[in-house]
This record gives sequence, C-alpha cells and structure tokens, in this order.
Amino acid sequence: MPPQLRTRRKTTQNPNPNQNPNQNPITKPETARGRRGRPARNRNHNTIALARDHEIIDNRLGLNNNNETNRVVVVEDEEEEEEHHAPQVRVSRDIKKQDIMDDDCDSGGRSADKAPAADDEGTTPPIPEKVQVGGSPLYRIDRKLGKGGFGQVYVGRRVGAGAGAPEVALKFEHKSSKGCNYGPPYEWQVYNVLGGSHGVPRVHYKGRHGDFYIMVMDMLGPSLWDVWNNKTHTMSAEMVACIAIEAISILEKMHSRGYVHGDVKPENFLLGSPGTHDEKKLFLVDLGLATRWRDNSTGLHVEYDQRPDVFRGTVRYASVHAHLGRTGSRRDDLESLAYTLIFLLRGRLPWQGFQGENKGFLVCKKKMATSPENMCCLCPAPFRKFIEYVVNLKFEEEPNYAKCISLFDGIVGPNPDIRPINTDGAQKLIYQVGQKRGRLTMEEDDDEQPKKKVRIGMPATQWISVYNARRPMKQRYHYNVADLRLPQHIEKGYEDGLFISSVACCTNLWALIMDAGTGFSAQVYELSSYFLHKEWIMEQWEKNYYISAIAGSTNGSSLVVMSKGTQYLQQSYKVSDSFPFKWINKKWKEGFYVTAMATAGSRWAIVMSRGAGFTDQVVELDFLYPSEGIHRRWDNGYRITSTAATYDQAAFVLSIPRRKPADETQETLRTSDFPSTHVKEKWSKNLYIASICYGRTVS
Ligand SMILES: Nc1ncnc2c1ncn2[C@@H]1O[C@H](COP(=O)(O)OP(=O)(O)OP(=O)(O)O)[C@@H](O)[C@H]1O
Repeated sequence: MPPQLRTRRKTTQNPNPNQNPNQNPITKPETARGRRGRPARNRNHNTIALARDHEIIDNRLGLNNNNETNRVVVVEDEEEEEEHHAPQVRVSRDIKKQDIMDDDCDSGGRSADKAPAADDEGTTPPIPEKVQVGGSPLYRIDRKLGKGGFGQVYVGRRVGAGAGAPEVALKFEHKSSKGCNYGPPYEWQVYNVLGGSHGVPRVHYKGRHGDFYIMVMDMLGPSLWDVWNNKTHTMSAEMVACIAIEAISILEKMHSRGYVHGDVKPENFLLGSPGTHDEKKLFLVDLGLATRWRDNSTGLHVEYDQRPDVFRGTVRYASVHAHLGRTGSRRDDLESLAYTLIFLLRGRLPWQGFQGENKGFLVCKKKMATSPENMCCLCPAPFRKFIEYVVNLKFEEEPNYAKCISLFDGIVGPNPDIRPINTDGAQKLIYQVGQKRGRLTMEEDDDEQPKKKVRIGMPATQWISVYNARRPMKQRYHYNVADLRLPQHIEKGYEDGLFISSVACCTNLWALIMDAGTGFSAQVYELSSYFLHKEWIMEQWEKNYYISAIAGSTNGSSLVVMSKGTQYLQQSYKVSDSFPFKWINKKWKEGFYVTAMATAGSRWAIVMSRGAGFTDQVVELDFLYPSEGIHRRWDNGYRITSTAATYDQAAFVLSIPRRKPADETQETLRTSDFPSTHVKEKWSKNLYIASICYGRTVS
C-alpha cells in the first residue's frame, strides 16, 4: 500500500530580516555521505543521517515575544478508546558475564565441575603443575574446584608439607582473560580491602606465574548452588532463613566498607571446608564486579546514573536497576539476595527459561511484572516482606540490615548453636545495633505508612505530560483526533499563527499541541503509514526543514512534523525494535542530542540533532515512570526534553540547556485520560505542555 500522504505547509516571513540567508554555511558534510546534499544511509541500522551545507535562520525571538495570553482550547469529539497490547520490545546490552547461560539447565553446574587440572578444556592454556607467587611457598596444583567466566579455581597443596597441611584455593586468571587487560585482575584490589573481613575469604598471596595471575586464598567448601543441587533442588525454610540472616550480615559488612558486591547469587556463596570448624560458615566470593557505592576520597555516595546499554551481573539474580543500567548501590545486592533466597526455597524463579537475543529485556520485564505475593506464594511471610522492603529501597538509601535480619527471626530456631548455618555475624550485628539504639529489634518502623508498591504485576498505560514555565503564550491542544480530521485542526492553527510543537498518539488517535512560542517560520507535516517515511523526510531535509515533532500509532503509522526556524544544524534519526541507547551514545559523541522521540507499537524512533542547544543529555528508561531518576536529574539541573513510551517501557530524555531559562520550573503529570482539565490549570500558572506521550507507567 502506498504511504498515505497528507502534506501541508505553512510559512511565515522570517521575523529576523537582517539575517542573510546565504551567510552562514554551518555543517560539514558527513564523511559517509556520497554526493553533496545526499544523506548517508547505514544499511544495517535503518539510520539516515543528513548533512547539508546550508544556513540556519533562527526565528525563535520573533514568535516568542508574543505576549498574547488568551488561549484557544479545542477539544476534539470524544471517541471510544481501544486497548492495544503492543508486542514486546527488545533491549540489546553489553553482556559482560555469563548472562547467556541462564536457562533451564542451571549455570550453577559449572561450579560443581571437579575435573582434575590436566583435563582442562582445550581453549584455556594448561594450568602449571606447581606455582609459587608473591613470596608464597611452592604449591602443587591438585583438583579443580570451580570455574567462572573469569578464572579457574584449583586446590593447592604445599610441596614438602605433610599430609595434614592445610589446602589452599588458587584462583588462576590467564593474562589474556577479559579481566586482565590492564594488568592484574581488578578483583585483587577489592580483596586488598575486603579479604579476611566478615564472610570474605582471606587472600594469602598473589602474583604472576608465567601467563597466569594467581591468587592464593582460604580453601572453602561447596557453594549454595552445590548444596541445593545435591539436595534434590530444595532447601528447608529454616536453612534458607539462616542463609538470609547471615548473608545480610555479610553484605552489611561489605557495604560498611564502601563496596557493593554486584553479583550476589547461590554460586558465589560458599560454605567453609567440610570437616573444619567453618563448615557451617557462609562466605561470599567473586569480587570481580564489586564497585564502590561510597567515594573513597569524599566519603559521599557515588553519583546516580543510568546507561541502559550497560549490564553487569547475572541475568537470573540481577536487580531490575542493574538490568536497566543504573549505577550499582546497596539496594541491588539485597534485591539479588532476595532472588537467591527464593530460588533456594522454591527451586525456580518465575523468569527462568527465557532465551534469545532479548532475554535480558524479557527477564527484567518479568521481574517488574511479578509481585512479591506471586513470587513468594507458599513461602513463609518473611520472605515476601524482605522482597517488598528491598524493591522499594532508593538509590542512596541505607538499608536497615538489622530490621531485615529480624524479619527471619520467627523461622529459625532460638538456639544459634544448632542452626544449619552459623549466624554469628548476624548476632553480632543485631547486638551492635541494639547497643546503639538501646533495643534489639527494629519494630519502630512497623508504624510506617505502607510504601507504594513498585512491582504491581499489572501494567498500566497513561498519558505522560510535561510542562515548562514560559512567558504567557497561546497554546492549543487537540486529542482523540482521527487521521481524517488532522488537516483541518492543523490548518486552523496555522491560520491563527500557531505551529505544532508536540504530537502524540493514544492507540490510533492523535494528540496535537500547537503554540505561538515555537520560533518556527514554516512547517510541513505528513501522516504516513510508515514509521518513519524516509523519502518524505529526506525530501524535506533537502528543503531545509528539520524534524521538530514525531508520533507513532499502534498500527505503525506516523505523524512527522518538520519545521524551519529551528536551531538545528544537522539531523539524524533511527528506528529500532529496542530502545537504541547504544546509537544515542554514539551520536552524543558526535555532538548530536535527542530532539524528538516516538513509538509505534513496540518500535522506537529517535531523532537527534546537532545544534540542539544543550550542553549535556541523559536518558531515563524504565518499566514504570522513573520518578526517582527524574527527581535526581532535576536536582542536577536536567529538564525533560523528550518523552516516548511503548506498552512496556517509558523513556525520558533530560537535557541541560545551553542557555538557562529564567524560570526552570518543570512539572510532569500522569493521567489515564488526556489531561485536558489539568492543562488549563497549568496554563493559569504559566506552565505549558513541552512534551507529551501515551504509554507505560504504573497506576
Ligand atoms: N576459595 C575457594 N575455595 C573453594 N572453591 C572456590 C573458592 N573460590 C572460588 N571457588 C569455586 O570456583 C568457582 C569460580 O570462582 P569465582 O566465582 O571466584 O570465579 P569467577 O571466574 O570470577 O566467576 P564468575 O564468572 O561468577 O565471575 C566458584 O563458584 C566456586 O565454586
């Protein structure tokens, strides 16, 4: 079917007649481009970039000075709204660890691998028979204890020592391994700080032997995954509650030293060596993904950030924030611990079994959609309470470890000496907190107002509208506009001296914001059955129009508005099945900033422009309205400049303007219906719609 083409054009005189249109050749053609003025097309990515020698007419002042305060409100005939369920979108990530291995055959199997040293896989260079590092005695390498994505761990026996001499564990990392690009493994630094502290094995020596970096550490016993696996895939509630209690105390200690572990999972909790007095003691190993939550020099919490293309950890146990690429903080370890506990107790997590390229996205989506009640049905109540607590923690919030530990009191036997796991560390913590506060439990928090549940298991779609403070101006909105009625509203707006500033779509009905403060001098638009209609856009680019607003419908059509008088120098757009953060990141480095976004069903279209008038830009992407992230960004001077949402996710682009507006006020609203009455209230406070979209939030 040919694209449905409805193009209208509106031109006003350049209100800045002193500017010579031939004066100002600004952009250098992109090197990938062929003939002059032709866009460079990246065949693989449906990316079109145009570089043109042209001059920019900045009309902003001309129209912004309009002091008109009367506003015309045209409310479109109400029409029935249909509910459309968009298919799932994909998120591709930088996969750092073994997240591909998470499926029905458990990744944990690798730590039970007890092959002798000589039988090692052909891909890794052979482990030496004997090693001596960093002033250590000479060790003979014995059986293999385990293997991870980074290293291999073997038993070491001291050469010449008697049969009763204690064994050590040696972690080998080949110099060519991912973790050793810049010298010794990063994990060594973390062990320097944490080694030997509560629940972390002691490191005795470390150094290089041949092509291997080797760490000599306390020899430990089976991992919790091994124990679970040997026990027909179940564990008693008492055993898991003891693990919870002690694991929380280990994390508390690690956090108190400024680190988050970053990869909490059953494979990384080890018991002490069988037959030793530590055999019931819990340890946490693998510090390769540990990061600082507290800056060493300032003592302050590290800065919040979100980089949706960065994933660190293990898909099955990662916190939702880790999936979304947010800077790790203490809450993430506790969320991963909660999943670890439920896995040990129930033998399975609801998001196991996803496969394929967009597995990380599907797992994260499922985590968001699983309420604590559902995750913990048939589990004792403390486990649900623990999950509810941890998923509500804020980025910088200090977890109440003692309260978390006390949640499990009722499940474990009263006598710590006969518990299946040693809980000494937790007893000590509870005691210390009790001393400090004059009480042993943390019941005072029980009167707290119940927190808003963030994992509802029930998606909701809403209008998200963003309002900026501006000098009084005329703004008009239309909503529930069917395709055929678009032209008449737009033409009327043009006649009244308005230009389209934002467009949005709810199901297949359009919303249109037109105002007198755009600064545009001319505008064209097209309603097309394509998302997006490349040829038309290129044609308009050739005529010096730039994309100023876009929207897409669930049936895949799009409304693209292109204007003259923008401040843009060059523009590029991408249509993608998943939120294309990697591409955005790449374009940021080239001086482009996101200036418009839209979705059609599960697809995203992102427009980026040079000369956007921003000095920095960030993205907030979530399965719900990311209020914490937005507030943090606001505090740092960012303001929302683009929004778009699918049925699954909402994306917000926040920018720092090059020129600060006199009044930086920005407000957002989430409403089930188009916010017609709210808009009028906002207008009365000189707040005008700056961006609007319809899609995923949480009611
Ligand atoms: N001190 C130890 N004593 C006994 N076994 C150990 C010890 N340290 C590690 N292991 C075993 O070796 C396995 C791999 O160790 P570790 O997790 O440190 O390696 P890694 O390559 O960093 O793993 P990952 O891929 O999870 O990052 C562990 O799961 C465990 O079974």
